[in-house]
Formats: sequence, structure tokens, C-alpha cells
Amino acid sequence: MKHTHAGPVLVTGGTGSFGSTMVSRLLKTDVGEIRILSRDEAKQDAMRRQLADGRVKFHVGDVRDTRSVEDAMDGVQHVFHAAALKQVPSCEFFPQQAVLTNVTGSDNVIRAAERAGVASVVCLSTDKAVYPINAMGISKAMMEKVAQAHARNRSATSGTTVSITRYGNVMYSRGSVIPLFVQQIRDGQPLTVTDPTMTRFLMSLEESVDLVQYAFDRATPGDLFVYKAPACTVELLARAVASLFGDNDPEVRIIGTRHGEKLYESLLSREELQKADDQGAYFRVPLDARSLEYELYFDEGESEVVDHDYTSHNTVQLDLDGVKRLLLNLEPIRREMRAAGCDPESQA
Ligand SMILES: O=c1ccn([C@@H]2O[C@H](COP(=O)(O)OP(=O)(O)O[C@H]3O[C@H](CO)[C@@H](O)[C@H](O)[C@H]3O)[C@@H](O)[C@H]2O)c(=O)[nH]1
Repeated sequence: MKHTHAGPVLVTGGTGSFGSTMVSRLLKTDVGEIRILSRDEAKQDAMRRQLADGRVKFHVGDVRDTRSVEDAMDGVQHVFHAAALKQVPSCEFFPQQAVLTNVTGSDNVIRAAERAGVASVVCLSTDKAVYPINAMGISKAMMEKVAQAHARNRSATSGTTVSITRYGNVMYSRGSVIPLFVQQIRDGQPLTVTDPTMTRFLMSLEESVDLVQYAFDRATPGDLFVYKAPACTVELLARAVASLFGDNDPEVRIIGTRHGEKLYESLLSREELQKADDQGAYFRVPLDARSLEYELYFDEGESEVVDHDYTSHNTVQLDLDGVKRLLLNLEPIRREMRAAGCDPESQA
């Protein structure tokens, strides 16, 4: 990392897939202390034993609970805010819970960070927050607004830089479709595909940590960062997984779209793409820092009109071999392949 972490670093949701990868990455730096704020003491205990590193301190608490956030924030220099309710179906059935964790909880984290004199807070968001249609995405969109409002209203007086990263599906994350396909292959079941034409961005956990680090190193208040990820259809994804396990003609069962699902995801809205700074592998979208007094501004118009958003339908589309190559980079897939008697090296 470019910045050194002189003071403690706080990772909210630090026992999750992203959080634990981030913590491993931080432990390779000169970081003196990493605090993890999360709810699940069992996951904390497992991680404590696995890491066996005195620099990691575990705080049982909840971003909804201001006092637990304040206690964990004391003396912290940087915050990576990954705590969230992120399952689309559960947020759909319990949207008020998504509001409490994703909106109010994020507000608690940002306010406590400012009060504690924290230098930077990077908030993790999702593609589902763009033109949101489900409760998870709507609550994350509100989290982004809370972060941007902080940057707009407070950055003149506050020493805390709040920024946002957005990413799409993380391959092989807990409860996601790739481990499900692997399980179905292992059980000799047909592969369940919701809509064969549905597309999703494909990103590894490491790339999501790279994105957050990129934002951390560069953010000015209210910036939003996106990684340019490739995409594919879910049918192609199912076929690529099957092919790695030696089945080039798998049985596919169409099960239909689930609650709150979109045909494709967007990482940037048209309006954001219009303002985005193309930084090669990443887009940076600066904050619209105008105040409410619009009459103070004159409309310069838009020099180049962008008529599309940045979606999993129009980003780079991978073919079967391209998806297989990405999958072969994932250690859990390689492990499963070896367990099934398939040699990952022969496919590489
Ligand atoms: O049996 C299944 C289950 C899912 N899918 C499809 O596979 C894709 C990926 O599904 P899944 O892995 O469940 O991810 P999403 O529902 O897109 O959401 C994931 O990605 C989000 C980020 O975009 C995270 O916030 C969520 O927690 C995470 O579950 C989608 O197009 C699904 O329709 C199938 O085809 N068959």
C-alpha cells in the first residue's frame, strides 16, 4: 500500500469474504493494529485462531449500535467499511433490516469516524446500487448518498475523507452461484440457470481488494471508484464450470428469475459515466459538489453526450475459454477439481 498505517486500521465486517482478504493483505504491510468490528463471535474466534497474529484485535459489535462503533473507532486512522447485509433475497423479505445495517449503520460509521478524527473511510458498495430495483441495492444506494452528503456538507471542516467503491459479483463468494454449480456437478444434478441470457460482471476477491486499495490511495472526498470488470451470461458460466469438471454438454435446467433480480447489472449509470474519469483499469466519478443554491451555477451543458450506462451487457464479454481461464485462477475451484480427479494444470 502507498499509505503507511501509522495508527490502527478498522475493518467493519472484517470476518466476511472481503474483510478477511483485506485483513490478510494489510497484515503484509507495516500496519501496527487492525481492528475488526463484526457481530459473529464464532467467526471471529475461527479467524483469531487461523491468523494467530497479535496485531489483529476483535471487537464484537454491530454498526447499528453507535456505542460499539465508537468504541472500535477510538484512535483509528483508516476505516474500510465492509459490514453490510448483502443477500438480495433476505433484504427483499426484510428491507427494514437492510435500512438499519446498510443505511443507518453506515451513517454511524461515518459520523463516528469524523468524531474520532479518522483520516479516511472507504465504503464498499455494489453494482446493485445503480438504478436499484431490490431492497439490497436501494439500501446501498442510500449508503452512497449518505457518504456523498457527508463529503459535500462536511469536507470543508472535517479532516475525514469518505469515498465509495462499487463492484459486482465476486466469484466463488459464500452462497453465490459458482459454488452452487460445483455442488450440483458433484451431486450429478442438472445445473440450475435462472435466465440463460442474464449477464453478470466477474471479479475475484483479490480484484475487489485491489479496487478498495486503489480508492484508498487516491480518494478525495466523495469520490466513487469502479473497476472495469469483464462479464458473461450465466449459461456460459454454468457451461464453463461444467467443462472444467470434464462435462462439455451439461444438463441445464432453467428455473426463472428470482426475487429482485435484473437481467444485467450496471456499475455506472449514464449520468455517472458522463462525468467519469477513465483511469485505465478503473473509473473515478468525482462528487457533484454543488450546493443547494443552484442559481449560483450556470449550466455549461455536456460537451460529449453519453447515451448508455456501463453494464454487464456492454462491458467486455468473455467466451467459454475466457471464463474458464478466470475460474482456473480461483484456488477453491482448483481444489474441487483435484478432488473430482480433474487436473487443473491440463486445462491451463
Ligand atoms: O441457481 C442459480 C442461482 C443463480 N443464478 C444466476 O447467477 C447469477 C449470479 O447469482 P448469485 O451468485 O446468487 O449473485 P447475485 O444474486 O447476482 O448477487 C451476488 O452479487 C452481489 C454483488 O453484485 C452481492 O451483493 C450478493 O451478495 C451476491 O449474492 C445471477 O444472474 C443469477 O440469476 C443461476 O443462474 N442459477
